[in-house]
Amino acid sequence: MTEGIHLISNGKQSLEQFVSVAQVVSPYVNYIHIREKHRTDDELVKWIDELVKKGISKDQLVMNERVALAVQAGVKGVQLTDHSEDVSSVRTKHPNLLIGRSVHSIEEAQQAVRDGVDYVIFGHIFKTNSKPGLAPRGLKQLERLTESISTPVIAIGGITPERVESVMAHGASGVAVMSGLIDSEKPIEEAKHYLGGVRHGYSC
Ligand SMILES: Cc1nc(C(=O)O)sc1CCOP(=O)(O)O
Repeated sequence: MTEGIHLISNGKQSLEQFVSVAQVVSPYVNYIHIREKHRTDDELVKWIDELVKKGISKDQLVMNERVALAVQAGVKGVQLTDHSEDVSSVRTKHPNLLIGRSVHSIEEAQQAVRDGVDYVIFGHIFKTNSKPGLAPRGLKQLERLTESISTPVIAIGGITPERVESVMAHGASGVAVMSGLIDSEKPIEEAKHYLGGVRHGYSC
């Protein structure tokens, strides 16, 4: 089940800061992505250990790009990008690993599907501080993508709780969220708000 809410680390917090958010929102989110591109493998092993120590299951953890580390640590999945190993080679080597691919076009998503991906993350849908100066792809593009593949599409980029229902109405199977949860002063309330939107989206 790849649908639902994916929390993504922002690469700027300390381990302690991220753990404090991840710990409180973990009951409300489906996956927690460790997206810490500048950190060493040793640091990332420490991140996984600390999250697990705080009660987060490895089955909830997704490692960005570092496939060998993900497999060695025994986390649930990897999030691949156009800079990482490709989906087909990871799928061949690790048939049971959950594999997501970040995509920015329909063609890229269709290729990922042919390569055996479990889900794609598509963005950025709305304006976001994480992608300054880049035009958002919008809900129409999201809908075109969700109509062109049957693999789950998770929407990313500027997703606030208020936008979840419309994102789901355009065919998304879930949402990936960075600042909406990480920068929130009340992450538990915010996570519940996201969850309400996702659940309502499913029932529509
Ligand atoms: C990590 C990431 N990837 C994107 C993409 O479009 O591929 S947008 C993004 C950042 C999402 O942050 P926020 O939830 O704060 O808008």
